[in-house]
Amino acid sequence: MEKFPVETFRVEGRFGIYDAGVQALFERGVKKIPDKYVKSVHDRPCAKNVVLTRRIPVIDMSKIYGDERVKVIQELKCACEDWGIFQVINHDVPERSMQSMMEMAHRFFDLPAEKKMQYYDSDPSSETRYGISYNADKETILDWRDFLLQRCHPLSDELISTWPDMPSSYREIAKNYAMNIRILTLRLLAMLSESLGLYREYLADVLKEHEQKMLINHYPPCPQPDLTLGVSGHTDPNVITVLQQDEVEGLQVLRDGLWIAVHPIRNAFVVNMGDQMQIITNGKYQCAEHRAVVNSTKTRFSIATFYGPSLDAVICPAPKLIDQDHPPHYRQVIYGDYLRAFRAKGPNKKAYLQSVLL
Ligand SMILES: O=C(O)CCC(=O)C(=O)O
Ligand SMILES: [Fe+2]
Repeated sequence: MEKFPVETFRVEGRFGIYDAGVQALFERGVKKIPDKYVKSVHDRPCAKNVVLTRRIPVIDMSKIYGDERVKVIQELKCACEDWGIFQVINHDVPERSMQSMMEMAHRFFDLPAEKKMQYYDSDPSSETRYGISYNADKETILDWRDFLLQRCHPLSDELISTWPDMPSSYREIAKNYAMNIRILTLRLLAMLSESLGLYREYLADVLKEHEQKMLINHYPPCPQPDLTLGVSGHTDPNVITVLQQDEVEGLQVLRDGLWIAVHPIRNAFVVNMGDQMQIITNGKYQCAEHRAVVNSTKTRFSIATFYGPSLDAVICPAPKLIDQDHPPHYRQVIYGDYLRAFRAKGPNKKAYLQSVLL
């Protein structure tokens, strides 16, 4: 028996019952994780299925301006066809902005539980929320993380007023970071369009008004990391995700039945293709299934930016990529409908893309 059963650590928050979450478990020094964090044997991070020696592709974005432009676009194309995930270096997002955002992430999660609780919300459709599980009301087995989610585009003062204001500089730094990531993402979308033989604004155009969300993932040390996961295997439902990870290992991508560890590169971003990219490219670019493992000694943070269509955008395979030899593999979807169904699926969400296959 744990000294403090988790069930006793439940408090009524602004948006419902706030459950202890993993940070409280870590701070209480639990030696055995509660059953609700224990994954089924099949889902556990079995070391023999993990590859530490391979590297995902690295794209040097500074080369896009010079003689090597064609070569870089070709490298990008290969990375998307073979992996669906790569790292970018020399991306022009100021190092200062990356560091300040990471510092804000640490300072927010260092706040006392009562302060963070002001933002607690278990509804997965809420735009700004602090949570302990993607869909706490539906999931029976939870991930070993807590998180802070916020929409960042379209940006307005009204939206910013819903973001945390603790620490006091949080909103200013988050706004600046979100704008920097948006610039990088728009450059990536243009390069990706070009790599597909589409006009450069194609991907930006099909996303209509665009939607950008930032998710700060916080993974405290876990006393039994072999029994659980920080984030279970999934694909992201959006178009592309731009992820800043700290120096602690944890992210893994599935390839040919094995989990390849994505080793952090200082100041790089990890970019992965999401479900909508697979639909738009008619399966030419595969979305990458990924997960995050935890460890017993170090806290890990990652800051994911999910970039995708506005909810009313209609997503379908690009007509230019369809011909007699390449019939459409996916039906047309309204992104808002896709997201609603994806969320409703709860723990089996990774299979959702299958349901729009023709
Ligand atoms: O923390 C990570 O490295 C991955 C997080 C992730 O996949 C997500 O938030 O969708
Ligand atoms: Fe993800």
